[in-house]
Amino acid sequence: MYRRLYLSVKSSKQTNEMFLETCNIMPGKAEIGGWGEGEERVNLAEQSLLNKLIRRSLVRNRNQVEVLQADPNSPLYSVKTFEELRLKPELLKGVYNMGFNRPSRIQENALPMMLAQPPQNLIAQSQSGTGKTAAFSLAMLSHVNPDNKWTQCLCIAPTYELALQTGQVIEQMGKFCPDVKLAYAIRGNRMERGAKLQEQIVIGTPGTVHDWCTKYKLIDPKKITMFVLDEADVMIATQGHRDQSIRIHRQLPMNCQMLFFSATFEDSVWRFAEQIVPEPNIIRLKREEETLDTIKQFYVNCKEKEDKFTALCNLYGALTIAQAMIFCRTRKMAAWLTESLTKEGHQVALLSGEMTVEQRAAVIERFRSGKEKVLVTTNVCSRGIDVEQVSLVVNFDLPVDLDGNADNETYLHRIGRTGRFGRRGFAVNMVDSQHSMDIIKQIEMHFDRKIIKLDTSNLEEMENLIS
Ligand SMILES: Nc1ncnc2c1ncn2[C@@H]1O[C@H](COP(=O)(O)OP(=O)(O)OP(=O)(O)O)[C@@H](O)[C@H]1O
Repeated sequence: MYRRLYLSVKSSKQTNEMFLETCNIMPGKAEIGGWGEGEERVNLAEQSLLNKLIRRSLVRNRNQVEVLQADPNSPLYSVKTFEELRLKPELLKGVYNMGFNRPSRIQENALPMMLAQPPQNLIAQSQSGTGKTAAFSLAMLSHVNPDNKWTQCLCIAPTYELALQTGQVIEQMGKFCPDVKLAYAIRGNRMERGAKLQEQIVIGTPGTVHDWCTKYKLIDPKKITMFVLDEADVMIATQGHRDQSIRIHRQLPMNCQMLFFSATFEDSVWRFAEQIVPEPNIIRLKREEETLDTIKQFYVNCKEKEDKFTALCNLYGALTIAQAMIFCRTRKMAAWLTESLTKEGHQVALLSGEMTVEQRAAVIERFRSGKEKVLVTTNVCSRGIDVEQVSLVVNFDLPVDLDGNADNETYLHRIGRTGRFGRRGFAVNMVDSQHSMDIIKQIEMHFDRKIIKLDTSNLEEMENLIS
């Protein structure tokens, strides 16, 4: 498939910062969880990109899809095969060529709706990795008329790099559709004023897409018949993007099909969706709940960081640990722990916020392939990583929210890294003050699960408790 200009994903730290600045995503905006000085912050756009870079397959989800139809009397279609969608053969070939055998759970309902005639509007929410991007890429490729040499589908994404990632999916899926062309409306892709684009699909960030429609007049917004807004939750967390998206949306014709996607659905996302999508069909797939059922939870009393380190070494002496993830609050602590463990002869990988997203993805890949047995990390990677072999999760520092209370959600996400796929896992929490003991109590109450005291200096007791 042809594209207008290829801009590779740059990986230097400098470029990353420049990119954040240009997109108005300042580190510290769009973040999850609570922190004090020197603590790591999660940036939603970075997190999303990281998830895309490390993901290998669909995220498992056995929940039922909830569908709310704009017209409850119209029949509700769902498909179990891609054949049922009656796609163009070259597009079907592209789908199979990507290794997709059957539609994912959300795709089963979303695809017939997106491909329906007359066009239907859609708001779809499901967690990252459930097949949304693949679904709307397919819808766009199916929608365009390759004989018409003007832009028919507009897709906006929150950042330069996320737009590139989605563009790559469109290109891969449309590999056997040589007449369908894609252009990237992203920073740095300079175009001549007034020269109308011939590409049927344009993907880009809101600012540049807006410029291409209004200032440069490369796209005639009145000729757009499908508008896709991806990662709405990340979009509204990025300064200015919400307003730019609405400005683009205002120029589109009334009968343009609107498709709106988000991984989460808090009130602000919902209000945004209402502004963009009239008469929507709504599809939601609830996240499959993580569970603490297969995980034994402990706490260890420690005074200083050195005690925590000793406790950790004792644990290693007593347990056969395939792989472990250790969570620290600050970069400094993570760096100290990494150094100390390395001196003890452990193979340790460090994941922290000063790394670019690409560097983080590379560290996670190495850990996944077993090159390192211990991953020390700050909050930046507490979500989204599935490593089957992780049998121990250590909270070197307990997760707290902005008010200093237990951050139960983060706790669950961290601990949920272990005990996966029916395997047994262990979680060990380091308690270094009355305050952290209170947090343990709050977590116990919240999940209604006992967290057992562990004396790591008593090998026999430890073996009995853990076995
Ligand atoms: N029907 C399918 N069968 C097999 N794999 C699929 C299918 N649909 C998508 N995938 C793969 O699953 C992974 C997640 O899909 P996709 O990126 O479309 O999900 P998403 O919900 O858009 O997540 P994100 O917003 O993080 O990108 C990708 O690796 C994609 O190639």
